[in-house]
Amino acid sequence: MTALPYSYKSPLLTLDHVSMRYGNDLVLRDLNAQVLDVVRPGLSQGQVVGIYGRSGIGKSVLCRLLAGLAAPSAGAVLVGEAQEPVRAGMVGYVQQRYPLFNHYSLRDNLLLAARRHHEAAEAKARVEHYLGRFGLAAHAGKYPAHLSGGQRQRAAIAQQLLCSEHLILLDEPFSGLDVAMIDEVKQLIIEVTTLDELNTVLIVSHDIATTTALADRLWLLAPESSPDTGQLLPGATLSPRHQYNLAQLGLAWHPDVEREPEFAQFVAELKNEIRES
Ligand SMILES: Nc1ncnc2c1ncn2[C@@H]1O[C@H](COP(=O)(O)OP(=O)(O)OP(=O)(O)O)[C@@H](O)[C@H]1O
Repeated sequence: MTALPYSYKSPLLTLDHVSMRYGNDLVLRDLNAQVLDVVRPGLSQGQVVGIYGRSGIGKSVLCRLLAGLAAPSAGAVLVGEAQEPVRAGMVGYVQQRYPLFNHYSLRDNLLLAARRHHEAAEAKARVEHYLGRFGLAAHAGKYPAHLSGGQRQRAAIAQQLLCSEHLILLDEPFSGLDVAMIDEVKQLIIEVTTLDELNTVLIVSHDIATTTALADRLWLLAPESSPDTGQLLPGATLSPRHQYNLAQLGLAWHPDVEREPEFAQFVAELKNEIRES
């Protein structure tokens, strides 16, 4: 286990006293967390945050807030170097249902996304760059229905990177993929975080080992007990003890971290924590 040197710069994403309520049902309670721009000596490295929690705890609700698709009942989600309140379109959201248009070719899908931020010539150049970078150039003329699951996943990530502001949210990116495709998507996520424009990737997943191996920070959504009464408080939150800094723990950015005994032990403890939450 080696803790690699790093330091933090400005915040890229802030959850500032975020709560979400539907009628009388408090789903998320007072979430406070931050993703900071990390600086590693001689290296460019984006952030990867793994978001975990039991089924039904509020991960999808949190995703909608992070993506600006719903407004929190209280508090604010702030994004980017300017730390402005998130609006729809600022954070790319790759859902399990891929948002590609079936009647457009892959290239045209990507062009449509890139045109939201760029002039025609610049959009075209960016699309060609991403097609090459993501190994999709040979499939650019195909319609989404004619792509494999892994190719569609790569295309959806490229699409969201082209139209968002360096922050993307991946909802269960490994589900339904075979082992080779999981490796492919893992590699892609590493590439995305080391692209020239340094992206932050948030991954919501039940695949704890795969996601933890990629992440440098983890958030576990869970209920919390009142320090006064010991009774469970309504709604799920991100308590400080459920925000893990893997860089500090010496488990971030190791190429083969899954083979390290400390990693296996950490994942086992984390799974227990999730089970008991
Ligand atoms: N629009 C809504 N109106 C009322 N309740 C909602 C709404 N959206 C979500 N909820 C409730 O919020 C809670 C959290 O749901 P959510 O879908 O975020 O869970 P999850 O953690 O993503 O679960 P899973 O891992 O099973 O996908 C559930 O009790 C759900 O019924």
